Amino acid sequence: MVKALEWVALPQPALRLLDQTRLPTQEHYIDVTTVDTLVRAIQDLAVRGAPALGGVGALGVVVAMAQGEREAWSSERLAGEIARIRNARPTAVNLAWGVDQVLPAMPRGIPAVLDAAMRLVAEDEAANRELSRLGADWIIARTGKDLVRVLTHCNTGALATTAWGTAYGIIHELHQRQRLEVVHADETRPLLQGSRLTSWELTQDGIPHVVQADSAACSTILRGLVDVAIIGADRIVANGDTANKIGSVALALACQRAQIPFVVAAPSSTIDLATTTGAEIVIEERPPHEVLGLGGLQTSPAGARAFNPAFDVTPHDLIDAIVTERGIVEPATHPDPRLLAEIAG
Ligand SMILES: CSC[C@@H](O)[C@@H](O)C(=O)COP(=O)(O)O
Repeated sequence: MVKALEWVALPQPALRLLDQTRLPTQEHYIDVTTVDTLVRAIQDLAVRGAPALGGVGALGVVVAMAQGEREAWSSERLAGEIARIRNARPTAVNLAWGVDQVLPAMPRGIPAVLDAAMRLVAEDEAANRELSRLGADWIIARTGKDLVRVLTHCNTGALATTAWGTAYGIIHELHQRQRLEVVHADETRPLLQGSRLTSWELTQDGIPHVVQADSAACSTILRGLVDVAIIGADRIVANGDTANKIGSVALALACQRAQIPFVVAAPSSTIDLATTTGAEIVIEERPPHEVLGLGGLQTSPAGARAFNPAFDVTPHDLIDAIVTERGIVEPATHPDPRLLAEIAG
């Protein structure tokens, strides 16, 4: 299975990232040894996807500590550099969560922080595999289909996590159980995480799929061409409102109209109980050129302005199931925030 991130000891201790901006045409790796390189990699989406950002946040603290040791930083400088990593992207809660998880180990030095970060990475894979089993069981029971046709958005596979995937993990699990017919993968404008990354992973895993324009997705749902939509999440707040890649809420509305389930899959690390409702989630706005052009070519007229929110918020009453490794809540039918709090622990 492809690895979006790993800690390598040689040729020098580094956080090795698979540069997702170059996929699927090139498999190029970036060995990160400085905070500047890491922040740039996060902001350019060389590494992306909420659970992967959790791993990067945790291992990023090791990168900062090692650089601080080499360059004799003061403790204030080190804290400031760790804060830059923590705040490199605002919407996925996992980035800040990953940093915060390993901070208590800092007084024990780099080996202890590395150890805590590696544990977090291993736990993310285990969580993804468990939520995939639970999600596949739920979807098979709810749809009653022998062979399920799935629509998905953005990329939620091994590339977006530390391993296996979330929404993609459920798709993979259905495929392994021989209960999957086909996947409709949204291309996911403007950065094409669906057509570049999800289609690449589906191809590698031998999973039957078609790539469709984002603007085809609602019609695909209303025409009855899929049985379920499954997406990942960047932040699930206390009432169940969920931020995910721009375009997600349109799918939820179409699923409600078509009366098919809309499923959110995420490890419990994506739950943010400190935020009450989706209205409080900070939505990242990305640079205009991503919308005004394609593949490096400007497609809009000179002087055109852009609106480029990277995420949207799906209200909880449109979500049939939030699937985590600790269990499933059904906000559309049981909108009780205590259920999510129980899962978050
Ligand atoms: C398992 S990944 C879940 C989400 O992080 C994913 O759907 C998504 O929106 C990723 O956005 P990205 O901007 O590519 O980081």
